Amino acid sequence: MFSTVKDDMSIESTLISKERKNAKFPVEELTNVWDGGKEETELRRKIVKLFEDDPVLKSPPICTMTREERFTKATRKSAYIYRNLIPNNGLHPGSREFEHFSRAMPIENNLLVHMIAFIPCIKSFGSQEQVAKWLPLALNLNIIGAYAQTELGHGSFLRGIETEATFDKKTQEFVINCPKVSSMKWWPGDMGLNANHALVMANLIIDGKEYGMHAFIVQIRDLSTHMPLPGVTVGDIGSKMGFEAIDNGFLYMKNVRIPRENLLNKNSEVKPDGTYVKKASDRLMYGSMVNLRVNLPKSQAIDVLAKACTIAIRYSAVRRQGLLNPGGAEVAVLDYTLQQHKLIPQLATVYATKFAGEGIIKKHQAFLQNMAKGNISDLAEIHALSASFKASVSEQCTEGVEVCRRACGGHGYSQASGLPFLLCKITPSCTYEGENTVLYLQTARYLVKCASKQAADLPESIAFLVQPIQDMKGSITSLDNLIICFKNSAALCVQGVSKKVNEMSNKGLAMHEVWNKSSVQLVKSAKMYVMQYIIGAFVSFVTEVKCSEPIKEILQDLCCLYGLHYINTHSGEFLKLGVLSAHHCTLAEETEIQLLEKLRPNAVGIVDAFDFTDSSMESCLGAYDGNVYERLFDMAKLSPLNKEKVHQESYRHLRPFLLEGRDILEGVKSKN
Ligand SMILES: CCCCCCC/C=C/C(=O)SCCNC(=O)CCNC(=O)[C@H](O)C(C)(C)COP(=O)(O)OP(=O)(O)OC[C@H]1O[C@@H](n2cnc3c(N)ncnc32)[C@H](O)[C@@H]1OP(=O)(O)O
Ligand SMILES: Cc1cc2nc3c(=O)[nH]c(=O)nc-3n(C[C@H](O)[C@H](O)[C@H](O)COP(=O)(O)OP(=O)(O)OC[C@H]3O[C@@H](n4cnc5c(N)ncnc54)[C@H](O)[C@@H]3O)c2cc1C
Repeated sequence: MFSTVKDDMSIESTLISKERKNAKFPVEELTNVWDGGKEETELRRKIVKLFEDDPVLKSPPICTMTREERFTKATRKSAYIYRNLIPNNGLHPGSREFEHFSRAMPIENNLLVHMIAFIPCIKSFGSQEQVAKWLPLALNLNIIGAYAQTELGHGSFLRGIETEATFDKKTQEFVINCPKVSSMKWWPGDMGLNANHALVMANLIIDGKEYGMHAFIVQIRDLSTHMPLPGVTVGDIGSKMGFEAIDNGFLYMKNVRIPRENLLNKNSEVKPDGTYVKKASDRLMYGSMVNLRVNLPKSQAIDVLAKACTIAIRYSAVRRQGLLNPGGAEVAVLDYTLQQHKLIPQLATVYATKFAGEGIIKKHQAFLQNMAKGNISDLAEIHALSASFKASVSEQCTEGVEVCRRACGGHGYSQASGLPFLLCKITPSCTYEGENTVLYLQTARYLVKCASKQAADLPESIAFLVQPIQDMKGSITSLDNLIICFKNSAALCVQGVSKKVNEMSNKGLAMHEVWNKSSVQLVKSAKMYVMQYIIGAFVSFVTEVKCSEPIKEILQDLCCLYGLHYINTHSGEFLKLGVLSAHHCTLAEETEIQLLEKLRPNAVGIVDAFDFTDSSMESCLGAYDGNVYERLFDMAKLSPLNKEKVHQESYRHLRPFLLEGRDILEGVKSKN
């Protein structure tokens, strides 16, 4: 319907090729560092190719589909992936190949909560027999489960959850009830339409006594008809800001009966006579959330920011707007220092959070190994670290994606840029798996407790909080000094707020009031604590990684930039704490600007090194060839609104006025 408009060789393609020629480092080697080795890169590419070449997984661009189409296609693809593609290619969970799974997945898929929450919960909360019964069924999609914890009335405050599981000794069943509208489960992914089971978090009640939140497997739909079972009201909660392919659901249960064996009973059990047996700490009930807070940031936030950076930096390298040199040619917007100041620190964030996150995953794995031997002494530390890490990463990456989107000017607002999709995907990561403020407060609670202890009684990673403040020797811009600066700031923040808490409580103020009045500083302490962890982990990585000099230099520059950018955007905090002087801050700002200039020629190479395929980004601005304008035009042509040359509705509603206009104009014409 539309004629083709094409340039023989677009200037934009030429510009991006030049950028690549100017890069001062081997891009492929940086990709290997990012992936964790050459073999990992090869393996990832193999898996990604397997998925991308599969005709069943092809679908039209998201921005041309309705919600219904997006849900339908995502379900069809996910069913195929989990039942055919994965088992047929030996990509079993736990295998090395499976690690690259999230990068290979189509841009929209579902059944993810089934895989990342329902299945892990069976493993962590189920006894051996329960795991043996439920796990194979879940892995084969014979049962599909949601993680049903949040209710209409309560998400953060889990002690406030209202759904009840009352033990009926006579029938040896639990009776599940949502006593009020506010008790209805609300939000769980995959639950509205696809799931036939749910892992329901409910208050256990035996003989009128409440035992708190426990995990129950509840069947919600019939396995042959997929109809909701008696007593179950289930459906999709409606359109959201993003995740439109996913059926986040509501679930109202009235006298739904499940067998006694459906209480997942690794940590606590109800005997046939109603005796309650506690086998492990109540806190392990929260273990599923720690698991997700440790493992989700990579795929749901860090990779998302990496994609946004790829789009915004490639586009900024080909988008020419205005003059730097009066009388010269128009420049790429990436040549403006201010554009570099928006985008290059986001690259630093991607690297910092990725490598810090790998450290947390290792710590968590060590914790799980100890837990298997009955030792959960590190639980409080891993909870505090993972809570603030999830909060900080989701916050930094969400802010970063919005910066990238706005840095693309008007085109960043177009769905065709791929950026609104990424923003809507990442923004709920600040809410799900624990709302960020609530998580920072959890970390602060732990830190304040630690502040009253001796260094010898604290975990090694926390002891600095109560040790003497360290002196910085030399320039603030050295990596060692950045660590000292952030550690000192975290220690002073925690000590400061602990003092405030103690003083207020010594004056007789009730603890809950003390806590509320100190909460602004408590959150600041948790943020500074996790920042010192991230910087420390990034510096360790950069120091230890084996790579060529040019790559090392880029990583060191990104690491320094990450610390300095944070200092420069929060300089008031560092000055207030007395950790930095005005002179330090001036130097930090100047050094940041120098680093931007130094990294600028490598910016396109650095995003190329993330190695996202064009189809994994669905972005007209971020495609490898830089051919942005032709792609934008081609995408516009696909808009469903352009199917007909004349849209019938616009014709119908506007025609009377147009006819009036025609008569007036023709009257004017004939008068003239
Ligand atoms: C394509 C799809 C991708 C996206 C998928 C998205 C999937 C999303 C899933 C979800 O969102 S699932 C729902 C997630 N919900 C939450 O995370 C709820 C957040 N709330 C909580 O974690 C807790 O209720 C709370 C905020 C910690 C409660 O605070 P409260 O002060 O009431 O604590 P208590 O319950 O009394 O706990 C006391 C004690 O326990 C310690 N603790 C709390 N959480 C944990 C934990 N996770 N692990 C270990 N320990 C924990 C807490 O620090 C207290 O310790 P003490 O200070 O008493 O020693
Ligand atoms: C896309 C998406 C997917 C989800 N998937 C699932 C799922 O699969 N399963 C599931 O069970 N849930 C799921 N959820 C729900 C999610 O876990 C909750 O929304 C989340 O835990 C936050 O709880 P809330 O909505 O009750 O927020 P609230 O706690 O009501 O937060 C509202 C405001 O109150 C503030 N606030 C709350 N408590 C405090 C406090 N103590 N001190 C200071 N401020 C406070 C918060 O900071 C926030 O500003 C999902 C949510 C989304 C958006």
